[in-house]
Amino acid sequence: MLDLKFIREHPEQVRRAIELKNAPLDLDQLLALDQQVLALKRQIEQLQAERNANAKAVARAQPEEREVLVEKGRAIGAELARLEPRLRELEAQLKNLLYLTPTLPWEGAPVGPDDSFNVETRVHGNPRVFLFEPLDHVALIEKNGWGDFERAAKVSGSRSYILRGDLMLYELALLRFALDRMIEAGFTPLSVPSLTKAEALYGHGQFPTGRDQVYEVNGGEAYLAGTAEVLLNYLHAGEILPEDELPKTYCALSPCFRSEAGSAGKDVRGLMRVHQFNKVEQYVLCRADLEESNRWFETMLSISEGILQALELPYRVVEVSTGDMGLGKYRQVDLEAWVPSQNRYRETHSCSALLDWQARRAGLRYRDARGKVLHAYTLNNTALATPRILVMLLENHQNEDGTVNVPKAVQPYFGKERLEPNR
Ligand SMILES: Nc1ncnc2c1ncn2[C@@H]1O[C@H](COS(=O)(=O)NC(=O)[C@@H](N)CO)[C@@H](O)[C@H]1O
Repeated sequence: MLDLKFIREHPEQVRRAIELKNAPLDLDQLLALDQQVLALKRQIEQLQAERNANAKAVARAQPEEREVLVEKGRAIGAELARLEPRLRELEAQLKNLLYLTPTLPWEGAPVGPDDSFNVETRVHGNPRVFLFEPLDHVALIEKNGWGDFERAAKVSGSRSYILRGDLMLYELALLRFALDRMIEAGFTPLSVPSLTKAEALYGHGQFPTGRDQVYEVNGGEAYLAGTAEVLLNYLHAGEILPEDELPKTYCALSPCFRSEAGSAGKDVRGLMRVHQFNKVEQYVLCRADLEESNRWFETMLSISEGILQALELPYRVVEVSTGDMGLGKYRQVDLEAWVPSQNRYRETHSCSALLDWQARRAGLRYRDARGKVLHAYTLNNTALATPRILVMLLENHQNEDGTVNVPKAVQPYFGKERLEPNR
């Protein structure tokens, strides 16, 4: 969310951001509400001053005038008792509108309402030319006994999966490989819960607009996070960090849960889009400095590109449009790896910089060298998400006999050069 002071002073910039991101926000309503809150605050402060002055007058009063002053004090108290709940109600309404204020995207973001305006900026590697008819990932899994979609549906419902034998071990090998890449880059590895709180989801930005994507537990007692980013982003909520403790650089492996509401009919077969998946997440909390944020953005993106290169997958880099990146993003770049059976690239990584949009929501602050307290900047990116990446790995690295080669970088983690059929 944006700084109210900034909104008051630069309404035209906020209006531009609302337009670029198609934000569900009426800025005039927010500004009017802000004025109402300010006026009511002044009125309450005025009454509190009168009540204090009146209390002093009562203490000094002659007996015959006391009663009148006491009555006056009671009347002021009654008026305050009426106005203070009203102020809290208006402030809650204002906060709900502030949650919808969008970050102004960087000037290089393609302007457009959806992902059809995303722009391919770089391509790495070339799609393989097969000398035999390749199988898609579901056929490879069924041919080799590497999983069981039917029984997964029986035990878990739609958009679920069971991996068996070599493929199950391959998923674990890939996640550890990705974690090691993050640790080599200096990120602190954490395991974090997936069970989270509404405050963390508001702090992240998933609430209020993306609430329908989140599974609720026990009527809202807890929620299942769609990404470790939600937990990592709330770790330091409410704290004031010393500047010399920044940047915080975390990587976390966690199960991720998504209802995929609105994705009916999309990727319904196999491993591409499931309700529960695993992800190694990259997260940075740094000083409120655009240069530093941009450097972290490039660093996090290059780590993910390094991972895709180590997995020997053809991929492309995509600059995400203003309408597709979401309310909080300053900049978002996705990596998309080649899927032979679909003859197109599909998203595997998503790298985002949000300036202080999340920090203002979650109360992420630090004290700088001069003692000034500032909201931090946050960034996040995918290091590796399974099982989606298995779609690309199985299909791109398959042999004619249905076995699948393991990229050299992962062989030490998997222990073999190839995935073999499950006996
Ligand atoms: N329903 C899903 N099933 C399988 N994989 C998914 C699903 N949703 C997302 N992913 C994977 O998780 C990656 C990151 O998801 S994201 O929503 O784009 N971005 C985030 O979650 C950020 N925290 C960066 O990781 C995606 O690029 C994709 O590879």
